Amino acid sequence: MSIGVLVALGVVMAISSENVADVITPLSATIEFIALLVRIVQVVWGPLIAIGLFLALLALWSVGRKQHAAPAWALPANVRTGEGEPITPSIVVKALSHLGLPALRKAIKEMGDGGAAMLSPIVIAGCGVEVDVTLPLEVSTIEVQNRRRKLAENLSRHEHEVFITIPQAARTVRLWIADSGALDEPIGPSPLVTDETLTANYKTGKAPWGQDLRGDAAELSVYQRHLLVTGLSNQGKTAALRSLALWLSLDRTVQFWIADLKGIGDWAMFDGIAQILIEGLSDDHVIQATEMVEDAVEEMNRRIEARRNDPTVVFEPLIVVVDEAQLAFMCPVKTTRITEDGKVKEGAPYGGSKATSRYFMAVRKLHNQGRAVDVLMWQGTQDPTDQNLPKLVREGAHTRASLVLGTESQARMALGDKAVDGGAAPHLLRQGLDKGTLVVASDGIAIPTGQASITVRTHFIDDEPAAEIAERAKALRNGATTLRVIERDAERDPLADIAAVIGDAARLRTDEVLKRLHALDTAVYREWNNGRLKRLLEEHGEEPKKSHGVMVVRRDDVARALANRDTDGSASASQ
Ligand SMILES: Nc1ncnc2c1ncn2[C@@H]1O[C@H](COP(=O)(O)OP(=O)(O)OP(=O)(O)O)[C@@H](O)[C@H]1O
Repeated sequence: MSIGVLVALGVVMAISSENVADVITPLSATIEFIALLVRIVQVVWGPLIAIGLFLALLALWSVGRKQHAAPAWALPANVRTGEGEPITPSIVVKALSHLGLPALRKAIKEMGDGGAAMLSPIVIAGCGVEVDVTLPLEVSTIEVQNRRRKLAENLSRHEHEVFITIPQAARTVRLWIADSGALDEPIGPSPLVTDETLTANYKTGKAPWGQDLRGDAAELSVYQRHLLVTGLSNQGKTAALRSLALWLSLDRTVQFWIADLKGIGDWAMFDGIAQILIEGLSDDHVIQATEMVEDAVEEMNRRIEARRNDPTVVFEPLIVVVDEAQLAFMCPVKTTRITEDGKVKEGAPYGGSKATSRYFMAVRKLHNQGRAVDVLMWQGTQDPTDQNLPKLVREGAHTRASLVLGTESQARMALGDKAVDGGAAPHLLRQGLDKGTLVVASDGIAIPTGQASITVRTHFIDDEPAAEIAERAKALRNGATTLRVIERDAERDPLADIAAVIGDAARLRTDEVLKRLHALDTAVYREWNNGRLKRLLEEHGEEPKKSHGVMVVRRDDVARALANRDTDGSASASQ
């Protein structure tokens, strides 16, 4: 059409100028004009592209400057979601007002200073910051605590990086906010590993267990405190318990009786430190562990009696460790005895939580009275329930520590209601990622005023360094003979030995009998006590008697027992 129009225009021009050549004049002028445009574009194109790019970059820079953010793809992985922003008062107030608590939001809005008065100064605390928030009247601390995840998200943190505790001041929550990713960095090795000269003191010392979240050393006093460490499987329970025992083994006065009911060698390095080391998960091992705890009860009673006679007497601390104690509580085996007419009768169960349950009752007795005479129960147990960790037992421990757990109700079992109500939340730790991180409720560790618990990231001491520490302990102790329960008494005849130590005396006090037995063969009689002595005599139809208010063993009784045994030809079951 255009060409048609141009040619028609040319015809008109040709007629008017009477020159035929003018027919194509408009057409050729148009072609020349287009050629000129193409030439102009050809010349300008290069510089135009360069300037365009520059302008585009300038525009992006201006957008970034205004929004304080780069496009997500341009950020390093750990800050891509806006994580890791420094915590400022305005960020905290904004996070609080967007918690989904209308009352809080309204109160903040009405505050003259935009909510800043609610906050204490933000202080650096280890690998994070800490700030106290005084809540307005309308809001309770528990409401804020229940919104931990939302608060963490509002602060651009993961849930596990924000801790909400309740300090002493009324209506106040204390926020500890980790530097982004800082909690995933490992903490350094234990001083037990790095300082070969380190020793321990049961009474005045503190075990270097790990670090609190502020990065300060977390040290635990174990003096006269029963201990319970619990958590899900494979999260570092044995390691946490063992590192305390390793430290304490560097106090040569401390005795250890250890039952490791997993039995894969986690406690093997205590061979030569512990007087008793039971390793294995069969019912037989549980039975031995139960008897060990019962013996500890006898030892405790002996000490209480001795203390009664002489209030100034001091005892060597005895730490009774049962790792994987849930196996003892869950053991279905019952004591059996053979009646006179040869029938097998079932007696008290080893496991369970009834008044007849042997392990349970023995632990309770230690919990009730062991502290003052330094017979202490340390238990490690897994995945607590009411069945595998009865209420009375968990509440008998003075120091309660928990690794990650599945639910809040388990957290309450592990640490008690008071600690959980005060913000202890082992159920919010991350399984696998927070191995070795314990929430601890104890008066043996420095806990910030007003808080009921503290989170401790423990130093991990692997098997090899643990063995080295144990070697140091052995050197300090000049080697102790460890009795594996199975081998106990293998070579001796205790009844004959008792007769021998009584000698010509008509009667001898039981503690004197024990002392002489001990002198006779320390390795065998080291952990004999009144209970053990009594059981032996009872097996032969005799018993210690009371004479002038003290328990004695009578020469005639032992002689009769020996005579009966020899005429029956029935060796004692305990031999
Ligand atoms: N403090 C720690 N820091 C880092 N990793 C740890 C720590 N403690 C333990 N671990 C890791 O967790 C693993 C399991 O530890 P441990 O055997 O103590 O767990 P557990 O809870 O006793 O397991 P179980 O289920 O057998 O009772 C260790 O091999 C180690 O790799």
